[in-house]
Amino acid sequence: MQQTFYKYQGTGNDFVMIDNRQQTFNKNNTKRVTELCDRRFGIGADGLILIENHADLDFEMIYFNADASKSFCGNGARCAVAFAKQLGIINNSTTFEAIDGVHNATISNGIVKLHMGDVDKVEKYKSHVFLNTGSPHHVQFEDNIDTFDIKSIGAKIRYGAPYNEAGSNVNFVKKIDNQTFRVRTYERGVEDETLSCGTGVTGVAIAMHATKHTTSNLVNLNVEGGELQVSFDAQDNNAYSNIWLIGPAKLVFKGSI
Ligand SMILES: N[C@@H](CCC[C@H](N)C(=O)O)C(=O)O
Repeated sequence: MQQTFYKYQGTGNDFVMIDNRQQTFNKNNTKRVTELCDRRFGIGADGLILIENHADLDFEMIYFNADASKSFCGNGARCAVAFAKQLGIINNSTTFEAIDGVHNATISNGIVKLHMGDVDKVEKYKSHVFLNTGSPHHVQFEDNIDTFDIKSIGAKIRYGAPYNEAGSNVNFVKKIDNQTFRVRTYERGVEDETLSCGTGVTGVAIAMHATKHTTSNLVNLNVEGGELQVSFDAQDNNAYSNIWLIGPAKLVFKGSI
């Protein structure tokens, strides 16, 4: 049977999107997920997203990495909001469910503002910070960020102790000014650098604030695929709430396979 799909991107993090409200896609078929995400033999994407009906909320987002593993995806969620608007499921604001819980979002002129889950723990080490923003993130400074071999060093950290097989996403950061950071991310589940990672830049913004590299609670993040913003409220106990990820989400093309 032919499957209609849409290709979306959020600052270059790209996704195959499927309207699965009629259950036309078998979500247990992980082989199909990896085939569709394959850049040579399939459509090609960093991940695949299903939009499904939800009993109480506007929709449910089901996210798979390109290797069919599951986690929360910030850029994918922003694209899911744009896709739900295109499908006529929502207007300019929404409440939906994802693997990490319920999210609110607004969309205006192609810019999606997504409410992220609270971060209640920021682990600070000598060389890096670790935190979970819906997905696990290792954050470390890298001065030679433009020439650095993100894929091989990222993979070593992702597969090494203490993360091991379960892994972590790995973000390399260079400070531009008090409110602006350049970020490159190695993504678990894609097992390569992606052009942007929404949960990653959220983690970077909070890590930079927690380690006093920024005093601002609105941070600009320059990634390979464009620009994102993260705002948040810092609590007294190193916890963060009212976290918003802001940036563009665009339809690239529609097809059937
Ligand atoms: N690209 C995503 C993160 C997707 C999940 C991640 N690869 C993981 O497995 O933890 C984003 O925009 O947040």
